[in-house]
Amino acid sequence: MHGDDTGGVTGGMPPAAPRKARIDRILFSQEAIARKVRELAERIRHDYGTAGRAAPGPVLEGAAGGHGGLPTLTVVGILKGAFVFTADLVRALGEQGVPLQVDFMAVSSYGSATQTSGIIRILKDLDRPIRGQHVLLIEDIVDTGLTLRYLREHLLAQDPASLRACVLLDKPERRVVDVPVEYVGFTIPDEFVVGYGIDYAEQFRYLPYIACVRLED
Ligand SMILES: O=P(O)(O)OC[C@H]1O[C@H](OP(=O)(O)OP(=O)(O)O)[C@H](O)[C@@H]1O
Ligand code: HPA
Ligand SMILES: [Mg+2]
Repeated sequence: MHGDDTGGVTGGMPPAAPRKARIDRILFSQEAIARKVRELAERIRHDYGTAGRAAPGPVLEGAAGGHGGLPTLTVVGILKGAFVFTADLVRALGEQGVPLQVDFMAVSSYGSATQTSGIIRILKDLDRPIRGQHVLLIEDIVDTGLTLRYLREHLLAQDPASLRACVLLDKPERRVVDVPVEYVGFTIPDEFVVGYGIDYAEQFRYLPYIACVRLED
């Protein structure tokens, strides 16, 4: 379960110091994550490779610069949480022969809390237009769904040829808005997780595994 800390993001109060946190238990090892990343890359390669021939799938007409029957994907990694996942997934896609280019957005809504502020701030937008491109959005986690819904709307408004989301972790018990997720790595219980790019109050992003944290009083 999530704690009730707000990390000082409510009202006009100055930010409170984050609570002390420690690793409780490992959910997914480095090896399990690596296997999942390869599996996701294979599924993505398969789906985009067959999409021109078999429905349903993204519409590939007008694919920007594709080769070998595959469209060029514009992979949009969402910073900061998805920086490690994006780095691993693009290399796995490259090994599968998927042509791609990479861009990033940075958004934030949690600050130092374990509850979303509900206000999604774009800290960095795309560097290049995505109109007419096949966009694959990469997220570390979908929790309430607010961030992913916001991002989907933001990207769809720019008229891409197709848009799909690939999310490493899905926490369905916490969802407050319905949002499509085409590729999910692991479904997880209602626990606050860290590691593999994911933080609590900017801590633990460097861990090679994914773990639950316990907040101390
Ligand atoms: O489904 P939601 O409830 O919206 O939560 C998911 C989002 O929250 C985290 O980002 P955060 O705002 O903590 O920023 P960060 O990626 O920089 O850590 C995470 O990386 C997702 O982007
Ligand atoms: O479980 C989580 N851990 C870290 N950041 C998050 N943002 C949404 N859910 C989480
Ligand atoms: Mg965070």
